[in-house]
Amino acid sequence: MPPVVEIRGVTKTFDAFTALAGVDLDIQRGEIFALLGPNGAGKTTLISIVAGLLRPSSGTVRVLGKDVVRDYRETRRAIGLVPQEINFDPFFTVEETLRFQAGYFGVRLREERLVEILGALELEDKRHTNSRALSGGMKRRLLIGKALVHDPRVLFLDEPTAGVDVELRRALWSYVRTLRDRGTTVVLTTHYLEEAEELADRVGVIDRGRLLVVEGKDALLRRHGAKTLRLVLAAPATAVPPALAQLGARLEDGGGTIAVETTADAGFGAVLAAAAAAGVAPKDVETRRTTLEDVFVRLLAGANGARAGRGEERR
Ligand SMILES: Nc1ncnc2c1ncn2[C@@H]1O[C@H](COP(=O)(O)OP(=O)(O)OP(=O)(O)O)[C@@H](O)[C@H]1O
Repeated sequence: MPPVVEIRGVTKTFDAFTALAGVDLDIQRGEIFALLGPNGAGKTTLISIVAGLLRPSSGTVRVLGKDVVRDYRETRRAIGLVPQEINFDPFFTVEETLRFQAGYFGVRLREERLVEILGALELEDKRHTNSRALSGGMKRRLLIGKALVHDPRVLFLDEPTAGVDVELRRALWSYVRTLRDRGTTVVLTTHYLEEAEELADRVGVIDRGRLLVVEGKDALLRRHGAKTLRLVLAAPATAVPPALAQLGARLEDGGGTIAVETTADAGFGAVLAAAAAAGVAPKDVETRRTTLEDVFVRLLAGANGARAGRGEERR
């Protein structure tokens, strides 16, 4: 099946500044794709281009086989976009806001669909409330509702749960999965790495307008070591003994901990043996599952290191 979103050689410059430096990416039907990156990496710019809100400086984007610039009306209809910023009229009620949005797409919002959306977003009680009288988290939920009224094939969620409390965040995650299971493709940006880890089928990491990696989440986590072993030292060390360094050990916590990643629990035996042979007597030993956040931090550190090696400055 052809990809739902095909991004080819997309660049975007704002005056002399390059926000996207050549992005190629395919997003498949029915997957949840998490686009991750530090502030200013280019996530919103990329999403805005795919949603037809911004024009690329070069390159092309197709959604369901249609060009987002040439066939704007058709591709816009296929897309639901939850922007970072609140963009509704505060004088309308929740229900009116959703109905007007449906009207904008030429769709009549059926009562059962309205009730489903209000239920999923836990806004049933607020149906007749003016949107200016909603809390910040409720406003974000209404934004998600607005993006869903026309039943889009592709849903873009730019920081969907910023400011949403933990309990409701979990409820929203479950609704996003339901949408995916019904065949909706979901592209999400988030600064909560836990959110991406929980939801994503595939992950793309973008930094300074370039994709550093695009990979299945499970494969990415496996490749970066499933577990970390941490030897908590009685007194801080200044260097890792060579035998441990060979196994990939590094110092953390200002020298107070030696940390080693391994892909299998069996790998820890060699680490403990090397530690004992080198006279390292930890006061505690911890193991921790490697998280997407660990991988993200490492990838960005690697990219920064490579740039520093080439003598480039941080922007
Ligand atoms: N209209 C604009 N004019 C000039 N520069 C812009 C414009 N829009 C975005 N940029 C710049 O492009 C870069 C990418 O911005 P973008 O909003 O895509 O980042 P982001 O990855 O979504 O960041 P965040 O995580 O902070 O939301 C930033 O340096 C930003 O300042």
